[in-house]
Amino acid sequence: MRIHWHRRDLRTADNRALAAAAGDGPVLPVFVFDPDVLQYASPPRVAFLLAALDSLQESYRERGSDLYTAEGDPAEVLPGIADEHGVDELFWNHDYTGLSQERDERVRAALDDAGIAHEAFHDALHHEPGTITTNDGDPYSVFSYFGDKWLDREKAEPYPDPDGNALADIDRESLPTIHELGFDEPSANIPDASTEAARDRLDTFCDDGITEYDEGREYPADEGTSRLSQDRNYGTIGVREVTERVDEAREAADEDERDGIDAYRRELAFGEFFAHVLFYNPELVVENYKSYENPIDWRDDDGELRAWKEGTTGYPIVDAGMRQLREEAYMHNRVRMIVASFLTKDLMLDWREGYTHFRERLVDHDTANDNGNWQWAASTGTDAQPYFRVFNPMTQGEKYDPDADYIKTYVPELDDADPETIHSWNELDDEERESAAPDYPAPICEHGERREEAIAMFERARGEG
Ligand SMILES: Cc1cc2nc3c(=O)[nH]c(=O)nc-3n(C[C@H](O)[C@H](O)[C@H](O)COP(=O)(O)OP(=O)(O)OC[C@H]3O[C@@H](n4cnc5c(N)ncnc54)[C@H](O)[C@@H]3O)c2cc1C
Repeated sequence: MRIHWHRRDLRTADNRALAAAAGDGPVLPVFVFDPDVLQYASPPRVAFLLAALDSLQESYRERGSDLYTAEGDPAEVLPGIADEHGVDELFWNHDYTGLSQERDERVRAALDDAGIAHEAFHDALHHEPGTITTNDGDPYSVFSYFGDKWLDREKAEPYPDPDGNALADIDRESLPTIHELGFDEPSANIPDASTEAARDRLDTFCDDGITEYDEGREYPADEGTSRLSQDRNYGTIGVREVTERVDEAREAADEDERDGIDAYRRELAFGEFFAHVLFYNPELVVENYKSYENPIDWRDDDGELRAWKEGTTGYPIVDAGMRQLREEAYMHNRVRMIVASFLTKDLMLDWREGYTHFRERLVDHDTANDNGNWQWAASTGTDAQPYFRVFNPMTQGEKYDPDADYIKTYVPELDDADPETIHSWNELDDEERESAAPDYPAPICEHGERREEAIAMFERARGEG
């Protein structure tokens, strides 16, 4: 008997380690609720995890098997399950964060002690760390070169979904509830979590959206993106299956439409780039990638941090984004960039405050992508936004949400205001604001002044101030 240990691969289809284990089954599928991982979790992600596990369990049950779940340190729990079921080999797919790598090291040692064989597979990325490097063999710190190589490489086909004959004949009880795991129900609406739901999202996007992705992805009021990030992060769908479907759409598209599809493929590469960066630099979870001569003198301002979190800064696009995050545990990418720039450059608050808030709120939080993007916005990351390039939240709002549809969806206080008023909110006097939208706050800071101060803050860090 073999165990397949599910972690961030909550599916049976296109699952490399599971397919390998099933090649010489029977396979006992296992998931372990690990307190070390759960301490960094949050209600939206635990809710999504439990729903995805429920669907995974159901798909095993339909094949006459079940999902074996346990709670505790995997290094202790897994050898026990293996012993109980006469398992001689354990399979899993790699995870690339520092925390996972340390845990896997301990699990390997425990299995070695117990005389149980084990094998780990690269599954979550098309191209694992170490396979896309500079000509000298070093990891890339600039995305564009990495992206070109990533796009040129051949991609593997999806792995087969095991049938019931390859699975252990077991019968288990139901999953724990979110409260039993120590979390409250999320206040945000969470997307459906299953391989079917992920496939539906992928189909919808490939049938309608992907060919205009290069433009459409920038406008938060439009449904121009795939909404697959939580599925990629929890593995409810495999990367090869996504690429196969995207390639089909590309085959059917004409020359112009392929630009949109290629832009999407490049974003997939971007996600893998950040996974490589974190793999080689696990300390980035808490430390800057880019070193400055002096420490960056981030401000400390609880009131402004609270206004940012609550979406009451008086900058409409920022507030809309922060409220979308609260209501949906999600935020559009363009708006994530705007709110991250606002926190780090207008409010001059440490990117770690923003990263932690996103980690607690996003259903699609992924250490590598969250951290890589926050450090990009804060001018501390790989290939980061130069410190002197500061997004203007008003012109960003006007350009990417010209009719203020996105803003009005999340900021009802501005419902009766026209787009021009909304996009010049920072230039109005108190009386004009009072008459246009009496319940919406005045800006908490002046963008032009803060931009100068932020540049000066970075120049001091560079030893130039
Ligand atoms: C400050 C900030 C924090 C972010 N935190 C996360 C996070 O925790 N988890 C996460 O998955 N993404 C994060 N992103 C990246 C991006 O915003 C989301 O992946 C995207 O909005 C998810 O929606 P989607 O699946 O519809 O995206 P789509 O536009 O359909 O993108 C498809 C896929 O491409 C990848 N991708 C897209 N944009 C980016 C990007 N900017 N960087 C890296 N990969 C990208 C993702 O894997 C995504 O699922 C963050 C971006 C910023 C600016």
